[in-house]
Amino acid sequence: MHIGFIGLGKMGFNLVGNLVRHGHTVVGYDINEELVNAVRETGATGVTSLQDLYDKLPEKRVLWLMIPAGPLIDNVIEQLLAMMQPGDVVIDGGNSHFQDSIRRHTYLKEKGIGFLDCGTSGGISGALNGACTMVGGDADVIEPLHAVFNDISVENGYLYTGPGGSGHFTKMVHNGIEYGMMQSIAEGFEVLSKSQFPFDYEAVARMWSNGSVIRGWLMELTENAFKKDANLDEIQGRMFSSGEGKWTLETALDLGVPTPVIALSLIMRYRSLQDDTFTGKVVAALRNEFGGHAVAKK
Ligand SMILES: O=C(O)[C@H](O)[C@@H](O)[C@H](O)[C@H](O)COP(=O)(O)O
Repeated sequence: MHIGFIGLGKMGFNLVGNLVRHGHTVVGYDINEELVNAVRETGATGVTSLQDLYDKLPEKRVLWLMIPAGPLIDNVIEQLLAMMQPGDVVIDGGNSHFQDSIRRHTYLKEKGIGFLDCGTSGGISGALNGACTMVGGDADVIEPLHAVFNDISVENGYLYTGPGGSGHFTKMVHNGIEYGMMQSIAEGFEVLSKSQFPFDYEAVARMWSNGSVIRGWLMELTENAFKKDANLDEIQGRMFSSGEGKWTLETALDLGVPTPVIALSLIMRYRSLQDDTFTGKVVAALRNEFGGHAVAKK
C-alpha cells in the first residue's frame, strides 16, 4: 500500500522503517530536513513539503500523522484539507486525547474523509520491530487497512477497537495502567533499597523477570536500567508525564470509577517534580505545634 507519513521523529521514523520492510511504499515528510534525508536511507521517499507528499500518493490517499498531540494535529489537518479529496484517510498514530479524536472524526467525515485514531504502544523498538496498535474509526474506512496494521504490529498486537475515538481511549487507559505498574515496581525497589540486605537490584529484576508473577517487559526494562547504572546514581527521581495518566484519571472520575492506584501514581509524578513543598512545611509545622514533634530545619 502507498502511505504518506507525516512526522519522522523517534516513533515515526521507525514506523516508516517497519512499513518499508513489509513492502509498503512510503513517502515521508518532516519539517526537519535532516530527518527527511535520513528517511531516504530506509527506502522511503523523503519530501520537504506536504503538497509534495500529497502529490506523490495515488488516489484514496492514506496520510499517517505521527506528530505531537494537541493543536498541531488540527493545524496539519487544516493544511491537508486544502488538498484532500473525499475518500482520503487520515490516521493519527500519536497520543491524542480521545475526545479530540472523536471531534476530528466527525469533522473529517462531514467532508468525506476517513479518520482513524491509532494508539501506538511498544516504544521506539516496537515501532521498528513490531508495535502494538489499537485503532478506532469507521469499519468501512479501516477495512482496507487491517493488513497494514497487522504488518506493523507483533502477532496478536493489533486490535480494531470500534468507533472513532476508541483507539485513543484504549491507549489512554493502557497508559494509566502503565503509570500504576511502573510506580508499583519502583516502590518495591525502594523498599529493597531501604532494607538491611545488600541487594543487587539488577540481579533481583532479572530473577523476577523469569518465572515470577510480576515478570514482564517493564521488569526486563528495570533490569536493563540497573545494568547501566547499578544504583541509578546518575539520574534524578523526577518523573515527567505527557498527559495520558491525567486523562485516564479525569475520565475515570467522569465515569465514577474509583482508580486509586492510577490517581496516586499520577500524583507521585507531580510530587517528584518539586524539591520541597509548602504542603510538607505546613504539615511539619502543625505536627510541631500540636505535639512538639521535631521539624527538619534548613
Ligand atoms: O505505550 C507506549 O509506548 C508508551 O505509553 C508511550 O506511548 C508513552 O507516551 C510514553 O511512555 C510516555 O508517557 P508519559 O509521558 O505519560 O509517561
